[in-house]
Amino acid sequence: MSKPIVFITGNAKKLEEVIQILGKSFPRQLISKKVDLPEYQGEVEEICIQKCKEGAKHIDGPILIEDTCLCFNALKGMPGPYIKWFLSAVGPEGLYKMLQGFEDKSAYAVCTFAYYSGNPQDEVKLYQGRTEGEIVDPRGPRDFGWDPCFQPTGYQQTYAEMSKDLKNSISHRGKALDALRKGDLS
Ligand SMILES: O=c1nc[nH]c2c1ncn2[C@H]1C[C@H](O)[C@@H](COP(=O)(O)OP(=O)(O)OP(=O)(O)O)O1
Ligand SMILES: [Mg+2]
Repeated sequence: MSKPIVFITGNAKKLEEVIQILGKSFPRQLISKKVDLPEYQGEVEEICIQKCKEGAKHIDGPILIEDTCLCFNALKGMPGPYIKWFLSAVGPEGLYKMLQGFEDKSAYAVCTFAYYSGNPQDEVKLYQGRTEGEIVDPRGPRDFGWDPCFQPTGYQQTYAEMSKDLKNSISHRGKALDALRKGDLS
């Protein structure tokens, strides 16, 4: 029997979605630990590897972390991994207003999971998912981050207005977890 995987996050809404998405079909036991890991800078892959290695200091055994980026095409991919600070500074309205001077409102959400077995000879493994959309005047419940201002391409609803099942079936996080499910988590 393999050891449970510890998902380290300080974000309860993320954890809720991960549990909903992986559901009962996931063959490994997942437990969570609330730790606010540092917000690193750089490319998202590098950020996730650093975050995972830091997380590994808290846990003896397999661990999983995740980092989410929201990238505006008009801003050449910014705020990207720094979205947390922009969101906490100006909220979903402010994110929408940031693009007022640009015609291009397109954006994409990227979710990257990093898994580490806990064995020093193993590398950190990355699993990523991306969903395209646009930044809109916020609509819908305010309980999860920038969901009210992100409208996925092909839908008339923002992430916040969608049912959880619909969001999870098309989301950056849903796609990243599809990749993780197919991965080799040895
Ligand atoms: O599906 C999402 N829908 C809307 N908002 C979201 C989503 N997923 C993350 N978010 C927010 C949370 C944070 O403001 C930023 C990502 O930053 P990020 O460092 O990955 O998350 P976090 O610090 O809250 O939790 P963690 O302890 O796992 O790093 O975007
Ligand atoms: Mg974080």
